[in-house]
Amino acid sequence: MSNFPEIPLAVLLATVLTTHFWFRNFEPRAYTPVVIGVFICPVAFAISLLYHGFPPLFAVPLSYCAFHACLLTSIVAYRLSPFHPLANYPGPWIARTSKIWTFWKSLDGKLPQYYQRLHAQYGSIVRVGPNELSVVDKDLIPHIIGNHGMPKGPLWEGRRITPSKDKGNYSLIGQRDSGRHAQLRKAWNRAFSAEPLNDYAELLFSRANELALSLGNAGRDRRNENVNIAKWISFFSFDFMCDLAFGGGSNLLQEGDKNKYQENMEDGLLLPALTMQIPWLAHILQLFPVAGASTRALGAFAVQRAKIRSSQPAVQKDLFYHLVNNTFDDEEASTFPLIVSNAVLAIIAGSDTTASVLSNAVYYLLSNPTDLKRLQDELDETYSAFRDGLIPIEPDVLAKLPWLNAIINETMRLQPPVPTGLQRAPERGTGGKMVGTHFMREGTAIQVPPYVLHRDPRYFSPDPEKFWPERWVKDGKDTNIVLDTAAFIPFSAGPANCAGKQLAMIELRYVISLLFSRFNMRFAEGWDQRRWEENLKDRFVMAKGELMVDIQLRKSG
Ligand code: HEM
Repeated sequence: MSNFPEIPLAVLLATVLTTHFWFRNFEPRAYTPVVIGVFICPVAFAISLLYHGFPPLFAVPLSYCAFHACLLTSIVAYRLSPFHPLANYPGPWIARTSKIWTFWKSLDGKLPQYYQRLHAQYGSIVRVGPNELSVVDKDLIPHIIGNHGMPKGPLWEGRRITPSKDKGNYSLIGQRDSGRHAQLRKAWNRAFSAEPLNDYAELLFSRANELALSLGNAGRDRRNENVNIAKWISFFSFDFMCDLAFGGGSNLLQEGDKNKYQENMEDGLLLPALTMQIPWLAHILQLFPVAGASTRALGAFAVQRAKIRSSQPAVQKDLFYHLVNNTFDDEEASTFPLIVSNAVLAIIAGSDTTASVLSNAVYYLLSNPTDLKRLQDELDETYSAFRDGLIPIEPDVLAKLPWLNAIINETMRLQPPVPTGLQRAPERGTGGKMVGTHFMREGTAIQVPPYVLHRDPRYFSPDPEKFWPERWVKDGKDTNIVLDTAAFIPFSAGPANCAGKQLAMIELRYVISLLFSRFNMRFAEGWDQRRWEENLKDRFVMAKGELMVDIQLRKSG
């Protein structure tokens, strides 16, 4: 064996390059290529070694080790090389090698802050993965997520941990085919038009008032002087979304989370938030029933509720009623899985997002007492007759209150509930797409992180990092203030923007008005308020910690 035989080396090189060519620019997404790549390709090298007289105990391990070492080197070298299509975009070299890097960086939930640092260092377009760019340029937004944009990106495949019987065919939010997405979206748009919104407002009125009563009781209970208001808000938003989706079925505000529904939903956030960075990992996890146990538990609850709901006539016109009556224009579709899938979507998409804005608004208002006083003055002026009662639900009146809306906008500017997850990719089979002057070939993913965009001094100044609602009321009246609403995208934009935006705005305005017209709050004594922002974690939507407040009914004026 003075000379290592040339033929086995040639076989090794050929199999490595062929495998790499196959995987080129793509993280593998299905089982077959992984099995072939990992287990079958090295066999050719092993056979050629055996043929040249190498003993099996040497040839087999060597072929596997050599094959994988060479394949890895080849992939990394290509991704770092000037021949890669994204070679000219700046970014940390390690992120170019594999998405394992952003997987790692997202473990602590502080990916938005990491992306912000990257953009500060590298500019508006940063390569954050071998085949992924992060963009914070408002002129490119319409070409990425807007009306001239692209369908959803590969992260949605990575978020599906539990194998879905319908192969995700009914899921609106994870639908990557733009034609199918548009078809599903029609029913959602009709289910959130003016008339259904009035029906939902009635559901909101009774749940929000239950929240106010629960907080009043908790505040009066001297044994329990301080209240974790974030928990109560999460209970409320979960109950309300169940009312919306199934006409009821959850009573966390009265009974607490004894069945762990809300806890399961929170726990279920972590895994998909990690696997969405590496979609092929989700494919592997789908093989293990224990993975995604929390998500399955929520799914089981949804199926049970949908069964009950579909066997009963509608007491109130909920989302279920409107979706069934609008149908999905799909004769093939069977109603039941479609309803389950969309009801779960409403609960997941609608409860954590609004809870996060509501809790953040409470946090920012308690941190800025002058802004809080101004809000209470505005509310007192509008609802003097209801000073310590339950204010009526009048969406049109609340939509016109400048300070209330400034508070909500400023909260969502600093803490968008979906801080980094807006990802798109060129439609499959098209070869690629022009994004402004940039050609994005198929296989490239592009994301627009609202957290970074909303804190960009080119679009929001002065003090883009500061909670300063004034910027929204002075906009247009003071030339020193930059406020570019084209860069304000808490609800995303374009054909796949938030389907529940109108309802969310009605909910945010009403609940904030109700809470602050009825209660005086301050941070609980001795509670370190810095903990709130520290505990906010990007899990696609925001995961939250405790928000401890001392809460008292306001005295009649
Ligand atoms: C403050 C509250 C909310 C915020 C900030 C918010 C934000 C978002 C964002 C950023 C997206 C992602 C769109 C994309 O991928 O580009 C989204 C999607 C979605 N949201 Fe919301 N959301 C909120 C509340 C709600 C509510 C209350 C509902 C319904 C009950 C809802 C239903 C949906 C649905 C169905 C989608 C998928 C839309 C599609 O793919 O076409 N959201 N939301």
